[in-house]
Amino acid sequence: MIQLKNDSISAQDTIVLASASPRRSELMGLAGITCAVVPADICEDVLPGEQPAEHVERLSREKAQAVAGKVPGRFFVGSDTVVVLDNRIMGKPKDEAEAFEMLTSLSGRAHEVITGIAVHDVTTDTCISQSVTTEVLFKNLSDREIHTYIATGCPMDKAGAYAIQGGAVHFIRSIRGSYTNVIGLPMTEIYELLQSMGALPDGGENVDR
Ligand SMILES: Cc1cn([C@H]2C[C@H](O)[C@@H](COP(=O)(O)OP(=O)(O)OP(=O)(O)O)O2)c(=O)[nH]c1=O
Repeated sequence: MIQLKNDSISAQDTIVLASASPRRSELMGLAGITCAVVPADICEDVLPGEQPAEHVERLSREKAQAVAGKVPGRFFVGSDTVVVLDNRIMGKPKDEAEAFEMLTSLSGRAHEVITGIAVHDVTTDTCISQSVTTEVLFKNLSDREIHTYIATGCPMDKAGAYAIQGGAVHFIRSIRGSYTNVIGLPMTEIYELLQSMGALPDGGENVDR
């Protein structure tokens, strides 16, 4: 569980996070970004021939736009996370058997976690999106470890059937890239995107040290 700090940054105009993910709203709170939270209900199927980065960017835009204009607010944030192994896109497992199959295939191997982020500004009717990739290396997992983890119920609402911030923390040998990207929202990139669109105050000149 991520502890929220109470040092929120005031947004210039209201930000709405179009998400049902408790992790995403916790990360926004951790970064001090005040936002309303409204889930977006969209179809998350992969289109024929769609590449993983294209897929998560499209879904993040669709999530932002599904909520935009329906509730008060100016900047609507959407996001989508998938796990990619050998060009196979893994979303959330549909049942325990699929969770077992996903975790078995991730065992002992490196994979990518790709998150799409989009911000839709209803005032200017512009939507900017991007994707961020993190490489994750799993240790070898025994069948028993996988069954024990699945029995916790934790894998079922997570892409690739695991949570780096939860019971799978000891499965991870190394990561390269953004940690918050794996949990569902790359915070450096979302913060910069919101700043570039005028949704958050500019931080001033960056200093090379
Ligand atoms: C790989 C990984 C994924 N996840 C989560 C992030 C996302 O919540 C989820 C992927 O599903 P998503 O469809 O991206 O998100 P969601 O359905 O939970 O929420 P919403 O669409 O309403 O925003 O997997 C973790 O929490 N930890 C991890 O280590």
